[in-house]
Amino acid sequence: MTTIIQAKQLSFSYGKHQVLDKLDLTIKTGEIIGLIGENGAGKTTLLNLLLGVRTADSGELTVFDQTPGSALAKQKIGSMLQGDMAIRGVTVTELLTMAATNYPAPLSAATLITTLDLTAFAQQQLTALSGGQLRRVTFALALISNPDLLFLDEPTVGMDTNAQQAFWQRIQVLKAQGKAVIITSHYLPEIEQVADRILLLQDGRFAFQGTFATLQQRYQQVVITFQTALPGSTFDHLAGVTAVTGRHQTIKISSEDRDATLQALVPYLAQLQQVTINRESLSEIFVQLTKGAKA
Ligand SMILES: Nc1ncnc2c1ncn2[C@@H]1O[C@H](COP(=O)(O)OP(=O)(O)OP(=O)(O)O)[C@@H](O)[C@H]1O
Repeated sequence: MTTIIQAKQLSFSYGKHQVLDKLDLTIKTGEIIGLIGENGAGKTTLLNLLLGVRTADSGELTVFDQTPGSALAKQKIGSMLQGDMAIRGVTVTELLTMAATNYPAPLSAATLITTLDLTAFAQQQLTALSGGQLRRVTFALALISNPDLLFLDEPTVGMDTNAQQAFWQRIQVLKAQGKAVIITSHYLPEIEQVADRILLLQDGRFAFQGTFATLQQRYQQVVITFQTALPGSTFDHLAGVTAVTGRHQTIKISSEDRDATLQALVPYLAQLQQVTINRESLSEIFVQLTKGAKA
């Protein structure tokens, strides 16, 4: 795998507000990176530095061994950022055909329209598209240059379930072709599913960089769920328990010591049904990590 992005000690501030603080980052071909963090954590700012839209205050950053924003780097990057498509008064086909002329080895508009299932609205004006359709066209636009690196900022917002599934399948195809993809999303179940590596941005730093499996191992919490007629308060003080939530007789216990909590539940076993034990999801870990930082 070849290194595509290399950042060392990268810092950036808007005036006195420091957003990124000495970040180190390496991204290689074929990697799908999930970039996560709370609102305002600096995800879009980092993408803007990688695109060369903004310049770091200090540190080193290369993208395809180039300064970000160089002509070569631009050719090799496709991006799908947030915000409205600025171009009006053209159809989907016209837009993609025009965009293709900007690049030396683009994909054809017709191929993308077929592959991404845009045929039904390919002859419509952009202004006549729904939000989800427009998002799918934006994805096609990100791919038209046949880029080696993709930045996708909240890509699936507004897409229906079928479009989302097709989108993630396409991402796997791109990965298999050796492309690298950086995705930001607040919908963490999809990041958990697709990302080879997760970067959690918090207070200007990466609070975590690694696989979801590593994050789960490091974060030893488990969730024990069961049905019972007993009140939730019965379980508040059991060994290892960090949180008890429950509704309609379904109780959910978070535990930082699975064995101790299971042992403590033994006296109640006859009154518990449908017991399941799971490691925490990325969403649950995210909430605890970000809450912990503020405590
Ligand atoms: N042009 C700007 N001028 C001043 N401050 C800005 C500017 N753009 C962003 N910020 C601030 O920088 C911080 C990081 O913003 P950024 O948009 O990178 O966050 P984000 O992680 O992408 O957030 P979200 O998840 O809400 O999209 C925020 O506190 C934001 O208010």
